Amino acid sequence: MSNILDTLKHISEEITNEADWGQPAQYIPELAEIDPAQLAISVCTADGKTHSTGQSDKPFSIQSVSKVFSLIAALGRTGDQLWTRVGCEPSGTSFDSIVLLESERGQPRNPFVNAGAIVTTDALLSGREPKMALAEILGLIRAMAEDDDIHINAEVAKSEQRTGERNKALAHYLASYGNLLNPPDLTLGTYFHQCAIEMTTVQLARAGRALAGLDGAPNILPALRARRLNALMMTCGHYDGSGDFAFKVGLPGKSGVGGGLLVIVPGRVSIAIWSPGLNKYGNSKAGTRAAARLSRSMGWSVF
Ligand SMILES: NC(=O)CC[C@H](N)C(=O)O
Repeated sequence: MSNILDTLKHISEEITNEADWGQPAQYIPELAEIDPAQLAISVCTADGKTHSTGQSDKPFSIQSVSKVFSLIAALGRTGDQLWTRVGCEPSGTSFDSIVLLESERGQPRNPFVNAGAIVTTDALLSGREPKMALAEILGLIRAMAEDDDIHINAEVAKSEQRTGERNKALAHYLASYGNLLNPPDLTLGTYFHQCAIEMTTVQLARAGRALAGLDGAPNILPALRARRLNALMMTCGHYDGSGDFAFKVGLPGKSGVGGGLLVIVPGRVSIAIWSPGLNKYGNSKAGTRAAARLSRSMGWSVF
């Protein structure tokens, strides 16, 4: 097996030379102006070490990567009952699509498209103040990363609250089918704040250790739950780009429009990558290439 740090440096150099970064998310004003020419990678290994390249201590907006953590928290609260409100099938549609919701009578295909994540956050909220649910998600992430220095960027949340008409439409449409238990604005406010959590790649890779089932990871996720989450990340974690990611990378992963990626090699390593330019699916463009090269060079795949 090649040396991890040398491989990370080599991939980072190649990607930087290619300078094919894509554009940051344009629909969230706070993210639109970020310089796309950035790449950070962190890998946590089973021996408790973390290897990194690039600006691995720079916090970035985790956006939809937060959906993994809100799902863990919601399942902890409601158990398998959540699956009566949201499915576990890939959607084949973009992350913010509304088309399937009508024919499927308000039941989102999976918890990683926006409609499914809004239902998941609604289940976690369950009549409480949004700040209680947010404290629960943040507390879970901090415990999984074993790092309390993880926070919500209120400006990013406000920026989405101002401009997130599509998500507002999704929430109200879900409510029309009786699949939101709280007022849409409360659920959405919670959802926008959870998406605005910022983490470094070191913190995100550490938070992924329990999903990878690494020795020494905090004992937070039962093995069966981790296995199911990995299955969902593999089949749905990149929306309509999930097949492409599985084909090229061969690993469970979750992306966010902030350019973050969490990639799990079950039993072996947890990987976090950040590069803010996006591909046509809204997933990190350079980050996806980095994940593909890393899994290939290291022989990491679940197949
Ligand atoms: N794909 C994403 O990261 C989407 C998250 C973003 N907050 C949204 O709801 O649109």
